[in-house]
Amino acid sequence: MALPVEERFINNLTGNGLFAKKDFTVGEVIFEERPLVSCQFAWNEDCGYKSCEYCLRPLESAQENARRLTGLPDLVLPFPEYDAIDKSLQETCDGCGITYCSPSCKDEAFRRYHQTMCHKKGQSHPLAVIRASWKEMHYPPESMNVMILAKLAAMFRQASEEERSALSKMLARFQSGFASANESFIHRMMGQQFQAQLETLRPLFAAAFPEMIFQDWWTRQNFLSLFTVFARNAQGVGVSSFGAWQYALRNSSTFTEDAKTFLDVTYVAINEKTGEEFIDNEGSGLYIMQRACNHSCDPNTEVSFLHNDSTLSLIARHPIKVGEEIFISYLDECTLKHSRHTRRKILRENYLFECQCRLCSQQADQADITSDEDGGEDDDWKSDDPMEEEEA
Ligand SMILES: C[S@@+](CC[C@H](N)C(=O)[O-])C[C@H]1O[C@@H](n2cnc3c(N)ncnc32)[C@H](O)[C@@H]1O
Repeated sequence: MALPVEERFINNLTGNGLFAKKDFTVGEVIFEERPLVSCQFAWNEDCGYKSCEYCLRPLESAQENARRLTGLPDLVLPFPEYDAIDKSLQETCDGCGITYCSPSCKDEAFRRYHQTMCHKKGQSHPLAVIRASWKEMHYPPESMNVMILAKLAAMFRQASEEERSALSKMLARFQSGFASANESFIHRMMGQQFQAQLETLRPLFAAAFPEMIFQDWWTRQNFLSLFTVFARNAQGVGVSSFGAWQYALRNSSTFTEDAKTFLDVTYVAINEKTGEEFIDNEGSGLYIMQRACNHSCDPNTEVSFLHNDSTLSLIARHPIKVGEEIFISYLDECTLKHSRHTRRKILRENYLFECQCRLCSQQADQADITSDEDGGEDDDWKSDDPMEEEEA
């Protein structure tokens, strides 16, 4: 089936972008795609958020999820028919006990990477060492899990010659436009602490994947480049069995005043017990089509996980005309409401670029340099962007 979008070169500053090949109405699904690779965040997993190791679908029933989040062990969710989690399909790996939401996820994971990654918790294994080391250096809120790189390497090890060449080509697409960026620029963007962390992880990866096929992966420059792939392209994934249950309920004819009151009370209990952080099962993934979408602080689309797994759905949030560029936001809804200065600072620090979007251009004369959301702190990073110099 022909794709309703196409990737095109824009300019040397922004690189490529994704463009609509037809009109889209608000709420329309523009495309859906599975990730090349995805992984649950390490702290999220260790805090008891159970996800299918392959597709990230939650493994808890909506009721179990709500009981854990509220801390109410006897909570009974009404309308169990809206709970989409089918526990009868779940299977565990005989080797390590990791759980999958279905036999097909288990088989696919084993075929693609799990043969390499399978080890029992607590067992001394090179990948367990990497994970533990990562957890020590990367606390919530998490934006990545280094095990996604381990998964990628495991996929590369288990792939046939032909699959390996296809994988290398796909990786090159994630690296395009950045391969030529000079190392000092990347280091400056990533900060001192991150460089030290990379140098801790690099020999651990080299020990875990010592074969000749990886000889180029673990050089200082290439390891940095691999990390840059994740920094630039990783898409956050958030799924929840309670969230999917309440969404189905809200959109049903049974969503009465009583059901609304029940949800309100349950959310108050969740906020009291769990707080705002970590309500969802969280992770990140690399997506080949989504990776071509540039950021806008006023995006015309949004990423959603309608299937409650790592399948990404891109949804129009404004009407889009054929030929228009498709933008997503790399920032969450809350951060989008912040000042231009704050948004750009976050994009610079986390995604390594100076935002050139239309909203930032329109707000170029905004005077808010250190707004409240910045905590009143000015970073010592010096911008190369003339628009930013005007602000200072
Ligand atoms: C996920 S990639 C998007 C596709 C990319 N333009 C390409 O050619 O591969 C993210 C990178 O695109 C560029 N980019 C995305 N949004 C941008 C924006 N609003 N302003 C400037 N550059 C942007 C930055 O280089 C960023 O690191």
